[in-house]
Amino acid sequence: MEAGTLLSGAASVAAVLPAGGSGERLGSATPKQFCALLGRPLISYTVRALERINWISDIVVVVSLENIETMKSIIEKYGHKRITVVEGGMTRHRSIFNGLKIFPESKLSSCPLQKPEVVIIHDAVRPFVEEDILLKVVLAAKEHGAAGAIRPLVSTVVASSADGSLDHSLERARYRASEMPQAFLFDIIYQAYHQCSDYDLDYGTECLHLALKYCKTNAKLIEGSPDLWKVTYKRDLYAAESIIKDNLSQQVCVTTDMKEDAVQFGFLLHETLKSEVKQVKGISVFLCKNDNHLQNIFLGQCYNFICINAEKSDIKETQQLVDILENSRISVLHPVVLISVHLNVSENMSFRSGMEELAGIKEFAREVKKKNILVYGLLIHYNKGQIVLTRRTIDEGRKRR
Ligand SMILES: Nc1ccn([C@@H]2O[C@H](COP(=O)(O)OP(=O)(O)OP(=O)(O)O)[C@@H](O)[C@H]2O)c(=O)n1
Ligand SMILES: O=C(CO)[C@H](O)[C@H](O)COP(=O)(O)O
Repeated sequence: MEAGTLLSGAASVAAVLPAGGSGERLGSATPKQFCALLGRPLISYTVRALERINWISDIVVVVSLENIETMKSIIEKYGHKRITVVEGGMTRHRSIFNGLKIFPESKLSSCPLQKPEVVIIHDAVRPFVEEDILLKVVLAAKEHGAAGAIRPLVSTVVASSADGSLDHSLERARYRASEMPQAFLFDIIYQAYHQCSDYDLDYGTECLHLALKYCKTNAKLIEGSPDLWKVTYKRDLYAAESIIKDNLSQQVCVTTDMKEDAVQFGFLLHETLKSEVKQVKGISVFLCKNDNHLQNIFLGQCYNFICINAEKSDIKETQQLVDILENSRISVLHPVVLISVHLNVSENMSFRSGMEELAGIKEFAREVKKKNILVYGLLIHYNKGQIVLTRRTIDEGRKRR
C-alpha cells in the first residue's frame, strides 16, 4: 500500500535534523555532516533521503551559527527543497529544541511553517534512512505518542565501579541500542523539551527518554535496518562511501523506442540483467516519454540508463532521455551513466560504416558531460531470428517456473 494511503486522514509530518555538532570523535577540522562522500557533503545525502518523501512537508536543519552559510550554499548547490535552516545550541538536545521552536504555536503566526501533528527527529549523520522505517515510526508515534528505531546490541553493556573494576553487566538479549529516526506527536515532544531540566538538555542523549520522563509517554520501539547507524568515527565515512557506491550500482533503467526490434532487444536485455547481474535491479520502461514513470525511477535513485534505439544513427531518443534527466536534476547529486545502444539490423552494412553514422553521438556526449551525464554510444549488430528464438526460450522457461 502507498505511504500516502497509510497516512490518509493523518495530519502533517515535518522533520528536524540536528546537524549542529562539531564531530569531535571523528577528529576532522570539518564537522562530519559537512565531510564529502563521493564529492558531496554527507548532510546532503540525509536531506535528500527525507526530501524525496512527499508526505514530509517541511525539513528543519539545525546547524551551528558558523555553518549557516555553508548549509545554505549546500541547499542551493544541490537544489534541496522544503528546507528551513535554524541555529543550533551547545548540545544535541538544545539544537533539537531550537529546531522544534521554529514551528509556530498559533495558526495566526506569519511564519510559513505550520506546526505538524507528528515530528520526525533524525540525526543528520545517518544518511541511509529509508521511507519504510520513517513511515513505521510516524504511524507508531500517531498511535503511541512516540516511537523510535532500535537495533540489537553489538557488545554487552557493563558498568564499572569507582576503582574501574566490573560492577555488573546487563543481559544483552534484553537490551537494544536506540537509533534514529524517532517520531513524536509534536505537542508531546515540545512539552517534554519545555519542561525538562538544564541537566537533561546538557547531558541527556535520548529524546524518547524525555517523552517518557516528562509526558509519561512509553515510546513504541521499532526494529530498524543495520544501515541506520550513525557516522561517528573516521572509518564510518569510508563505510558510508562504500554503501553509496554499492547503492549507485544497484539499479539500471532500460528504455526503448517503440520500434519492434528495440522493444524485443530491451526485453531480452532486461531479462539478462535480472538473471545474470547480481546487484542490478532491472527496471524496464517502454517509452521514456512517460515522465511520471521516469520520475518515480529517479526518486528511487536510479543513475544508470540503457537507451535502446532501433535506428543505428538516430540519437533522438537518447537526447530526449538526457532532457528528462536534466530536468529532473538528479545529475546534480551524482554522475548519471547513459549507454545509448544502437541496433544494426542490416546485413549489408559494415560495422565501420555503422560507426561512422553514429559519430554524432561523440559531440553530444562531450556537451552533456558538462552536466554530469556520461553518455556512451554502443553499436550492436544483431540477428533478429536469433533474438526471436531466445525470447521464446525465456517465455518457455517462465512457464516452467
Ligand atoms: N550541539 C550539537 C551536537 C550535536 N548535534 C547533532 O546531533 C547529531 C548526533 O550527534 P553526534 O554524533 O554526537 O555528533 P557530534 O556532537 O558532532 O559528534 P561528537 O560527539 O563526536 O563531537 C549530529 O548530527 C550532530 O550534528 C547538534 O545538532 N548539536
Ligand atoms: O541514538 C541517539 C538517540 O537515541 C542519538 O543519536 C545519540 O544518543 C546521540 O548521542 P551522541 O550525540 O552522544 O552520539
